[in-house]
Parts: sequence; structure tokens; C-alpha cells
Amino acid sequence: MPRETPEAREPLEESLAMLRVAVPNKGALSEAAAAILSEAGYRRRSDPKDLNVIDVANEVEFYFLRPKDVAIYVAAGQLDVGITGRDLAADSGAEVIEEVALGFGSSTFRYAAPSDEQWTVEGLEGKRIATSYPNLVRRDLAERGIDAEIIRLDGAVEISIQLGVADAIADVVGSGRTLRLHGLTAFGESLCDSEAVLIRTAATAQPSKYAARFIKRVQGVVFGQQYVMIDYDCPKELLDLAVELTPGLESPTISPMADPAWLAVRAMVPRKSHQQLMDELSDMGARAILASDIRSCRF
Ligand SMILES: Nc1ncnc2c1ncn2[C@@H]1O[C@H](COP(=O)(O)OP(=O)(O)OP(=O)(O)O)[C@@H](O)[C@H]1O
Ligand SMILES: O=P(O)(O)OC[C@H]1O[C@H](OP(=O)(O)OP(=O)(O)O)[C@H](O)[C@@H]1O
Ligand SMILES: [Mg+2]
Repeated sequence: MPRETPEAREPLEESLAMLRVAVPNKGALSEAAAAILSEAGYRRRSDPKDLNVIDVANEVEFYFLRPKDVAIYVAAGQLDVGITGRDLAADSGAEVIEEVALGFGSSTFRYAAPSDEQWTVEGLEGKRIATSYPNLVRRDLAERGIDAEIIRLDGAVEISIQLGVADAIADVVGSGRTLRLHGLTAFGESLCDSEAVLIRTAATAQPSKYAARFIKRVQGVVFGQQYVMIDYDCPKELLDLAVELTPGLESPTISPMADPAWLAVRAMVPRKSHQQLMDELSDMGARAILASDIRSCRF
């Protein structure tokens, strides 16, 4: 099938150079990353095998990579921004700056060992620890002054103890199901509370104008997912309490209503607490309390 090529266009002058963006090509982060970029108005990949998609309209070039490689390309400047996991970026050792926490792909990173054994982190001294994130583990052990052997595996780490390859593991924990399935129990604090993040190189103090615009668009979609818009009718004498309950970002919008005894109030509120807030507004005496989704925003 002929490769989709962007319509013929004049070569872009330097000032219109494409922004180069790294996106996970598959795995735990890829679908949600693609959805956020699509909601932000960027061109979706039509063929999952395509590793390079040009979005001419937005002057952006997408490169689809393994998530563990993204931070390396971005830190080196071959790519301008990228989406990866906080833990993957930390393990890569690449010098990157986290611009936006994307609100998906959340996980912890834990030590774990057979559930019928009592383990402490200090007990790792002299032991063999299997992991796919060797640098993350090496840094943690060094900070604790613990000397242990790190067995680097590419994945499926949980089975390594059963195979006699390791005494304990250090791995990503999402639901915890994989650990339970293999008779393992996590111990010690999380080495990294991770989620998908939008990163840029640490080589420059500020992002370029084009990167800043891309960051704002993605941030706008993420905020839109994390907030809802609340509208309600408020008795005039309760306005101070209303403003306290729904302060908005700078301030709530207050509008007069046909009936001078009432005011219309509008404010953005965090999605996770909006239901109980609506209960409080109702108890307070507000009426016609409406919650609506926000597709995207700019602050
Ligand atoms: N339940 C989960 N399973 C795997 N990764 C998860 C999970 N929850 C969150 N993540 C995050 O997803 C990222 C890992 O994604 P992914 O597993 O696709 O990468 P990978 O391990 O390099 O690829 P692959 O699994 O195909 O080898 C990490 O940032 C990890 O914290
Ligand atoms: O706590 P859970 O929800 O069970 O998820 C965590 C598991 O998922 C990931 O593995 P993945 O599926 O990425 O395979 P991999 O280990 O080969 O990377 C991770 O490495 C853990 O094994
Ligand atoms: Mg994985």
C-alpha cells in the first residue's frame, strides 16, 4: 500500500522547522498517549507499524519509539519533546525535564520477594536483585549504602526468583496482580511513583517557542481531563460561601440573573472532588447545579 505522504509543499524555512516529538510506539503508554495527542488536535497514526508520521498542518513530526528509548533521544536533542514513563526516564539517566504529568500509566516501583519470606530493604545486602530498571535500583542501593548484585533482565522479571536467577526483584507495580500471581510480596517504599510524562531536554533553560506551544496544547487536554466546569444558581446572600466552595482558578465567574435575588456562578473544579462539592452546593441552597466536561483549555 503506497505510503501516505503529506501533500506536496514548499520546503519549510528554518523558522518553520518541524517540531520533533517522540511517542511510545506500543505497550502500556501508547494508546493513552495517542488519545491525548489526537484530542490536542494532532494527526493520528493510521498504521501501527509506521514509526514516523508528519503532521504538516501543525508543523510537527512524530517518531514512534520504545518508551524506554524516548528520554535518550530527547536529552541528546535529536527529538525536541517526548512522552514516556517517569520511571523509564529516571532509569535512562538522560538529562530531561518533566514538563507535564499526563495523568495515566501510574505505577510504583518496588522491591519484592517470596511472600513466605520476611524481607527488609537492608536485607538486600549481598543478595541478587533482578530488574529491568538497573540504574534506578543501582542509585537506590547506593543511596542506602547497600551492596547487592543487580541481575539485568529485559522483562518478565517476576519469574526470575523461581528460576534461581535472583533472590529478590525490583519492578513496576500497577495493580499488584503479577506479584500475587507469582507468590511475591512487595517490601520497602516505592523507589519511583511513576506516570506518563511529557519531557524535554535539560540542555536548554526554556523550551523553544514551538515546543512551548506543543506543551501548552497537551497541558490543556490534561487539565481538561482533571477538571470539570460547574455552573449553578446561587442565592445572592450566599455568594461569599459559594466563592469559598468554588474559588475557580483565578476567581469564579459571577453573572446577574433576571431575578435579582439570584446570581449565576461558573467555576472550574477538580474532577475527583466535584461530586461531593455538588452535594455541598445543594445543601447550601444552590440550584440548577451543572457539571460539564472540558475538552481542552489554555491557562
Ligand atoms: N501495569 C503496568 N504494566 C506495565 N507498565 C506499566 C503499568 N502501569 C504503568 N506502567 C508504566 O508503563 C511504562 C512501561 O511501559 P511498557 O511496559 O510498555 O514499556 P516496556 O516495559 O519498555 O515495554 P514492554 O513491556 O513491551 O517490554 C513504565 O513507565 C511503567 O511505569
Ligand atoms: O502490577 P501489575 O498490574 O500486574 O503490572 C505490573 C507488571 O506489568 C509490567 O510488565 P509488562 O506487562 O510491561 O511486561 P514486561 O515485564 O515484560 O515489561 C511490569 O513489568 C510488571 O510485570
Ligand atoms: Mg513492560
